Amino acid sequence: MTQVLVVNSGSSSIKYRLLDLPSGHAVAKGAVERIGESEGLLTHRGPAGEVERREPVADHAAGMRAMLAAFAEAGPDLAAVHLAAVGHRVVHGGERFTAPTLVTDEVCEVIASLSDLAPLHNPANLKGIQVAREVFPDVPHVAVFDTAFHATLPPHAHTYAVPREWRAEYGVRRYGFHGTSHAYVSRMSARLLDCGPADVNVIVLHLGNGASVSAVRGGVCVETSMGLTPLEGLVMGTRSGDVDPGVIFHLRRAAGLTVDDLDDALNRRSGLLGLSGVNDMRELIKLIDNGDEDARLALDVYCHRVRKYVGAYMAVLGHTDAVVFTAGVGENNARVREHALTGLGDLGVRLDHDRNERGGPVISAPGSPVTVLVVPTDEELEIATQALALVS
Ligand SMILES: Nc1ncnc2c1ncn2[C@@H]1O[C@H](COP(=O)(O)OP(=O)(O)O)[C@@H](O)[C@H]1O
Ligand SMILES: CC(=O)OP(=O)(O)O
Ligand SMILES: [Mg+2]
Repeated sequence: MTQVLVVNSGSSSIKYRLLDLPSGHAVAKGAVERIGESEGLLTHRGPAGEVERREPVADHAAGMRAMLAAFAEAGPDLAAVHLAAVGHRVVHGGERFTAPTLVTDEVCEVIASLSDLAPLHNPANLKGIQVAREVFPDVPHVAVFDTAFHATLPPHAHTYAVPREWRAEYGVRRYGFHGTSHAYVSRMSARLLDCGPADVNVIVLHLGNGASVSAVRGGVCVETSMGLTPLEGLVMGTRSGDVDPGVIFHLRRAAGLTVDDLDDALNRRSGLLGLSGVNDMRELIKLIDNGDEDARLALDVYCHRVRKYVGAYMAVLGHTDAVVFTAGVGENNARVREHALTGLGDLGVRLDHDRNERGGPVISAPGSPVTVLVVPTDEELEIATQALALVS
């Protein structure tokens, strides 16, 4: 029996899972959320039961200790488990990392050097790695990068039309993120279509807290909506997605905002939150149902952006077999799916209302030239699989 621990250390949470491979069975799983807030929340499910604890979790190191305490309480005893690897989600791998990588001190230094490009993510990822390496010094640690699946973007898709020295000296190019999810979901979609990955072209809509879309031709990613950082593209929970960079110059000059103010505003106070006051899609829907006009506009902007990208990526692919929804919003919110794909009938994308309400996997109408799917993502399983493949 081979077991892999996966740590997905995010900006304010640590999600983790202990997996049996190749079955994919979760022996234990849990999350430490609201790290750094006045009350943190730990939930854990193991063979000896469930743990739920509400107490402050000061930082990610404390979060990792809370995770270990939960294993001690509800099992399994990690000291008695033979871990084949610990797999870590790392968001930005830059140009250096395009495949799963064995973690060393030098690898950690490069991940740290990329923090400016993923300030919400890389520092947290690194903290998870540091603590886990201390606790499991004899187990191989593997970093699995969000950017890796997008390393195949052709130059015309990853190049920004900006001065040569920015590109040559500062690594200014498009990278793309959520690659682990796009890789897993595109592969699962091919399976649902009864094809091999090489035989289908799919558009994957990862709509979670962060959100991105990718165009995958024959298993190879050829376009994606996030860029140098996870800020470009779709409207997200707290991130603006695409805006004219002129907005930044205007606010710099007219309102005197600093670069840090602008970074904070576009990453943490924009998106659904900036439009409606809430960043969680469930809360947004409640506001809309209570007649809140700002919330309705927020949903319209969100869905309009998704629709624009679907149309654009159909043009990029030339032929599209499936449009696939995944992640928290994509998997659970029928209203967003329907709203986003409305009006695409002439492009061959025809949703079936009842199938969509039931949740899939197939939610397009019979005979729709493009199949529409709902496919749950599983970043932890994909990270575990890739980590194990590297070490064995
Ligand atoms: N049942 C649901 N109905 C509607 N939205 C949901 C549901 N479950 C989760 N979501 C939405 O999914 C989003 C979080 O997605 P998730 O993929 O978990 O994000 P992340 O991994 O980035 O934290 C939130 O906006 C949340 O409201
Ligand atoms: C890269 C990214 O946006 O990740 P998340 O959705 O977890 O914030
Ligand atoms: Mg996510």
